[in-house]
Amino acid sequence: MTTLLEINHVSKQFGNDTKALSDISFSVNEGEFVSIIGPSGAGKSTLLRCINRMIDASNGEIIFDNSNVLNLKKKQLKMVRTKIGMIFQHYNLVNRLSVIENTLHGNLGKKSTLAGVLGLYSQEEKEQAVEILSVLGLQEHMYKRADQLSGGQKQRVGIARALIQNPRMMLCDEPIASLDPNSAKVIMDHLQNISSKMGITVLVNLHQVDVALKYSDKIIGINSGQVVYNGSPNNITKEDIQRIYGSEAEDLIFDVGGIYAS
Ligand SMILES: Nc1ncnc2c1ncn2[C@@H]1O[C@H](COP(=O)(O)OP(=O)(O)OP(=O)(O)O)[C@@H](O)[C@H]1O
Repeated sequence: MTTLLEINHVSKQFGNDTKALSDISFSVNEGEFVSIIGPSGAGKSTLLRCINRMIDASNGEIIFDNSNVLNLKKKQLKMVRTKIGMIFQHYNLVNRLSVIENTLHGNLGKKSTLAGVLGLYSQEEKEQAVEILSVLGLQEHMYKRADQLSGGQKQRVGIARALIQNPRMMLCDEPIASLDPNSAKVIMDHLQNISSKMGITVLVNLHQVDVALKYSDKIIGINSGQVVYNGSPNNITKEDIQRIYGSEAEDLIFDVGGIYAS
């Protein structure tokens, strides 16, 4: 198996007081589906945002596809970011634009500012957008404005916008936190296909531990900015859940009881 992402001794300090991440290390293989779980404030979003440098880590190395993203200059960083798709809890779509235009926006990182501003996309890009939207079951909605969609449909547009980049990896920050259970399942099934069928690495922050255990090849458990579990969902024990979630663990164990290793 090829390692695509290596996080080595990464820390992130906000101001003088808040140490959001503390000496985080783990690696992710090509095509792997990895969930980051942990209680509120554990550092999950900060970690994800450090990977594509939406925020800068204070220390450590983040090796993506053999280069340390923390050392990249503006132009190189822009190129690396085209290989990393990002999906957000609140979708981050442009409401007044159509589904297909939002999808094509995923290619803005590869264009000159002028081509981007003028919305100049090739026939090939448009055909690819149509194909991706069809795979995601949005072919009937392509010309609707984004604000006319349900939450689940909006998140599928978020996925389409990331996929059109032809990414090596998708970073998904709480992708199902605003969705009902049925829509959440549709999104998780699509993310699973993206990893298992398309071979794209998926790294996802989740609040729902049962969902993380069901879909992931690997679980990274974080508490107070530190990795306290790194392993298969099949081997996770009640004690591991307690280490990850602290006092919140009891409710979770009740919710998903029976699927832990003994
Ligand atoms: N921009 C910021 N400035 C200062 N502190 C921050 C900033 N962003 C996050 N933090 C702090 O860093 C810590 C980790 O926050 P983070 O949002 O990464 O946690 P999380 O695990 O994603 O939480 P949640 O599940 O609630 O989204 C928290 O103590 C938070 O208050």
